[in-house]
Amino acid sequence: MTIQTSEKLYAEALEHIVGGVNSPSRSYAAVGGGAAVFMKKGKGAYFWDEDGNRYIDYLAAYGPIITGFAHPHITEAIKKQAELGVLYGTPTTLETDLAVMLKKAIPSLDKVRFTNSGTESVMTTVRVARAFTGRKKLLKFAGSYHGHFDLVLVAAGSGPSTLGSPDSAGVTESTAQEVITVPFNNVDTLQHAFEKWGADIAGVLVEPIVGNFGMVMPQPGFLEAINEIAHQAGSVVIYDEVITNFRFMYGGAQNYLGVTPDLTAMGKVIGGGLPIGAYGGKKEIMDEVAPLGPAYQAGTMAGNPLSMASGIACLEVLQTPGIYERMDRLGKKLEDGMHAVNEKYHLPIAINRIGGAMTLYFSDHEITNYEEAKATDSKMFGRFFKYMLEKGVNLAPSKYEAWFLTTEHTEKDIDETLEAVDYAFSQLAKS
Ligand SMILES: Cc1ncc(COP(=O)(O)O)c(C=O)c1O
Ligand SMILES: N[C@H](C=O)CCC(=O)O
Repeated sequence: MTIQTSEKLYAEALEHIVGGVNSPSRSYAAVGGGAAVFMKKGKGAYFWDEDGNRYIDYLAAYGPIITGFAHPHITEAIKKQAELGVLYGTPTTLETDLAVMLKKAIPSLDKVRFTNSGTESVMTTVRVARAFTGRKKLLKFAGSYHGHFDLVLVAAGSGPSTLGSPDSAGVTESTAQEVITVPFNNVDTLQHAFEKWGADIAGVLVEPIVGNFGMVMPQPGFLEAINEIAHQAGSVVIYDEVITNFRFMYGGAQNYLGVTPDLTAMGKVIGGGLPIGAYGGKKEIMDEVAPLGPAYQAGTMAGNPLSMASGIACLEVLQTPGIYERMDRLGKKLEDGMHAVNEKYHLPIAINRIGGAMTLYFSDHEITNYEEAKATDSKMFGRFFKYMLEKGVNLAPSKYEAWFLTTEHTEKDIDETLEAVDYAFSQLAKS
């Protein structure tokens, strides 16, 4: 496989775009460097690069593309809406329709608001929690990623950790002091933090199933303990479901796990691949938001008709019976297949999988928190990534990101992926 055109295009992009990419996670800095592959078109579970190479894709654009590329139902909805105008700056029925769909699927949402990104959604939930409680501090978990606003770029996973800057430059000391960071899956530390700062904590922000130091499940009772401890102290519990909404079932991780937050931030899948974010929750808290209340949040593009139409179409596809069971079955085939391949090579691997989302870590330990994820073998992952790419399988260029199956992956794709894994593992086992 040659990627000469990508190399040329990447060199050109470097001249004009910072780092050649519009989101740092897309660079190959953490996987040995080199030109990021330029994609030209996608269909179903595949995309093709500018040199004409075909890849089986598990990046799914970092999560939104759960129905595969250019899904006919979503494409049709986008085309139809584009012909009617892409932005009006007035309410539309599409916004109410999508809000109703979200509310029906996720019962903790009394009211919702649309934004343009997951970042905006999470940022606003924190503001609203502060407005509701009259408190300042936010408690979050080490290695989780909640977007790129200042308050959460402290001990941030995903891209910031991948590129070695979990505490971003440019975040002021006073902002960083408003954040308390504790390890995921550790009730004692959470309890201690509340004993010390409980009266100042406006909210606890948590990915109910982590997706940003790989996929990590909460241990039994952990989310329940968060609710109990936070509510006892009068703090708001905020779930960041930007990755997890509609990922494992038609609903959120909160439905999947049977736990209920006060506020939820959403994004990715609910826009069917177009820019979107949303947040919602208990009526008495959401009524803090302008124009009803004093907490301001706005957006010229918020609730834009194209994203709404695309999101509605995506959720319609996800209502197809058996669709999540199929992703789970294929995910299991991939997980089991990797372990079976590794019986030949005995590499230190650990796989965390929930339904169609999984992470392969190079580690001989189970991964339950950020420190453990950080300690996994980055160099080995970097080499694995490149071998897989060489064999036509595209993953995120970071050991902290998830692999996402889509509704379009097939048994044959999994078999082909496992052949690539066999090749990659055989190379890794040589040195
Ligand atoms: C859990 C989580 N929250 C928030 C965000 C930010 O979303 P966006 O990139 O749409 O701003 C992301 C991903 O980027 C995420 O994974
Ligand atoms: N893991 C991040 C979000 O889920 C990756 C998105 C990005 O940084 O571009």
